[in-house]
Amino acid sequence: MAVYTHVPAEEIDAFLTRYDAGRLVSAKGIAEGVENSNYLLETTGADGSGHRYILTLYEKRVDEADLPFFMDLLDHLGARGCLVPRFIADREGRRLQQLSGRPACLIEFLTGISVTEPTPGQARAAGVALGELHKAAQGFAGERRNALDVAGWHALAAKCGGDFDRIQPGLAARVVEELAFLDAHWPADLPRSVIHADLFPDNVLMLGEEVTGLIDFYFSCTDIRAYDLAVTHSAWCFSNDGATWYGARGAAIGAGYAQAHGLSEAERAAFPTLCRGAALRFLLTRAYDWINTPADALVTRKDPLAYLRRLDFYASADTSALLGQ
Ligand SMILES: Nc1ncnc2c1ncn2[C@@H]1O[C@H](COP(=O)(O)OP(=O)(O)O)[C@@H](O)[C@H]1O
Ligand SMILES: N[C@@H](CCOP(=O)(O)O)C(=O)O
Repeated sequence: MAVYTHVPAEEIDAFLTRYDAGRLVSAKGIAEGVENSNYLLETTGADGSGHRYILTLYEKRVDEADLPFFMDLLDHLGARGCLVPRFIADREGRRLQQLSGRPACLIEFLTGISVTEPTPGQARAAGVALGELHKAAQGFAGERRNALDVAGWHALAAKCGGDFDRIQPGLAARVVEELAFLDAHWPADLPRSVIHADLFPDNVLMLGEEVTGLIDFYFSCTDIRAYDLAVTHSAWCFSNDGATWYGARGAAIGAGYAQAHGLSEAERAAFPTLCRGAALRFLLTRAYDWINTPADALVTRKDPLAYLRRLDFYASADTSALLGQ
């Protein structure tokens, strides 16, 4: 469960008076997510016909100074037809507020559900949506360094240090070995752009095989564009525990992305390495959280070993196995 900051309903109701959003009807903490506190709000709506919003209080890894980047990016993408939520401005034009001592925003609610066992058709739709996002991101002037790039992985691995082996004996050595491989092979000259960097199934809202929303841009940054496809691939093409690989989903994501955006020969050639990087990145953040979150905390810790299994798979796969043809 991810509600780190509990906000009394009266406080949310008072907060809403800054907006043309009506009065609070109900506020429910959202269990999904691990980074921020999210509430689903129902209000009477400005015209009395009822409205839903997401209220997000920023915790943990989101730096308040980065919020204008995320807001401008979503404005840019939304204006180009991407189904992304808008940050709502209050009557004085402010989108960033303080609530219960945290930075907070009122955000447009998008319909749809997150799939847990994607069909190839849903995986293809996710690939198309990612390709369209990358096309729409062209011309976006904002830039944000990826704190979780190769240098960031080294820093995170150093913080976990000997604790890796408490998760699984031998994990520390495996991480060192993988970092050395990625240092030596990480591509230097592939096209870069703004990327989502966390397009897991829980960040894609769908109705059937249609994408209705892309959410959770709080890791978005400037990095290798095809790395975003690798992150998406690692999240969509395996069983949750990483033990089973679904080739049809991989081929579908690759085909959808190639149709919507295109993938060059150089990007294809580097794809297995990019996937190894993606797998290590999530292994490291999950391992860090595993080590530093008490086992009885309200938030559900995500299993780092599910990404070690993906890493092992990617270390012995080639592009045609990963993306089909
Ligand atoms: N704009 C939105 N529209 C509808 N649901 C949303 C929206 N934003 C977040 N949610 C819901 O809240 C959950 C957690 O949001 P998310 O941004 O992934 O949180 P976190 O940043 O903590 O990981 C999502 O899985 C989704 O159910
Ligand atoms: N997708 C990451 C964790 C970030 O979670 P999100 O709730 O912000 O999508 C993982 O699965 O490790």
